[in-house]
Amino acid sequence: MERFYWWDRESDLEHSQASETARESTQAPGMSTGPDSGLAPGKGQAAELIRRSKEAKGFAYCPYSKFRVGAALLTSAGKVFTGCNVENASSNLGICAERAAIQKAVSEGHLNFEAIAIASDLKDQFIFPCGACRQVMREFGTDWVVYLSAPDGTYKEMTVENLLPMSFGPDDLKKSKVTEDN
Ligand SMILES: O=c1ccn([C@H]2C[C@H](O)[C@@H](CO)O2)c(=O)[nH]1
Ligand SMILES: [Zn+2]
Repeated sequence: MERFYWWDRESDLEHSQASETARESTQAPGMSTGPDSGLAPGKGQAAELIRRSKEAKGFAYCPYSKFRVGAALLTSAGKVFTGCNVENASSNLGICAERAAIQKAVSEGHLNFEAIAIASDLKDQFIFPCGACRQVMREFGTDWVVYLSAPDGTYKEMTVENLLPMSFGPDDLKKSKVTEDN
């Protein structure tokens, strides 16, 4: 049976970081990277990401909860991936909008993120990500932005660190243990 270890994955990570940096350095502020890209980090980022998250909310598949959520994730390369919640008749198989967006991005080789915007229909309230999504965000760093939006376009800006302080992450797996043989 083929096995994958942490150090295999780490080399993938370094590779991807290097390629994202390379693409970023050739990109002027505000310039998009291709037909599917939205925006580069910088001015107007929050408003545009929130707009994209609301658009994605329109695709929410949520016949059970009737609770629509959309997310728009900005990579360090300036590309935007959107996601919506996708529920299932076998209820615990549903996935949140935030994780849908992250999984789309990772599946296309993007591991470095600047920000994610989240939108819902909650009246006069910001939408907060669930615990599972916070942990999945944290896998890709603690120092990036989460825009929690309300339907009227107002938003609260937080970081992954704010939302999940004192977290467990990839580096913890590399720390020394009392037993080294397992
Ligand atoms: O931040 C959130 C909170 C909830 N949901 C989804 C999960 C489920 O489909 C529905 C109700 O919990 O909303 C998200 O996608 N993101
Ligand atoms: Zn979630």
